Amino acid sequence: MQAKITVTETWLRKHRYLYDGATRHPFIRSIRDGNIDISAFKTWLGQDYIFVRAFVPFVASILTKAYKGSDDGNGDVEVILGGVAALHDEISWFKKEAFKWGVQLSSIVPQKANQEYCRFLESLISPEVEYTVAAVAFWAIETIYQESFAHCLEDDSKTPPELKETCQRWGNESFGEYCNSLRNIVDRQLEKASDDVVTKAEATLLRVLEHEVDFWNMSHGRT
Ligand SMILES: Cc1ncc(CN)c(N)n1
Repeated sequence: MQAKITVTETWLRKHRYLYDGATRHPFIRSIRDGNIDISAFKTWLGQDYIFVRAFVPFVASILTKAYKGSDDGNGDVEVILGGVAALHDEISWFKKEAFKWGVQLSSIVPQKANQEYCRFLESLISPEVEYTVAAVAFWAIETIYQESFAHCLEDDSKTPPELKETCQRWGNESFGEYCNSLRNIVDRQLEKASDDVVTKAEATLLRVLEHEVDFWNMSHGRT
């Protein structure tokens, strides 16, 4: 018997071009090819720290929605709680890394693409946004980083040794498994969602892809 094609699989096939634009962006390629401009890396580091701080309340809102909205026989809350815990580590890591690279986090001003992405996250926090829709954004946001940085760790990559730890943070296997758990949550929710919610969720995925590309562009100095 053939495995059923999931909704996320259908979307990834349909939007492959945009998806590859987010996961194989020139910024990521420049890390992978070993010719990254370190000032671009530092820009990304400072801006992403601000993004991650805004990401925490967004993930917390999903935790609330999972608690209220899913029957949770499937353990959604635990998976998402694991994500919140990982963000705690991530914030400490940004502080340590910023110190290492001489990036002063307290003086970073969020750039336009970052502000717009954070505003988008805030809009998804609203209780009116369905759990399924917010969870799709969450899955996509985490997975884009996982696939992007895993690409920089492939055998033929020339990633500079001093950036390997950054790539490991999101490109490692266990982060990949976590992203798969999020994808399973999303597919399970989409399976029982109304057409209206599925349509909104797909539009949200596209918005995430656009915001991620804009975020890389900003880091790469292309705004
Ligand atoms: C912009 C962006 N997108 C995704 C992630 C992964 N949490 C991140 N740290 N920053």
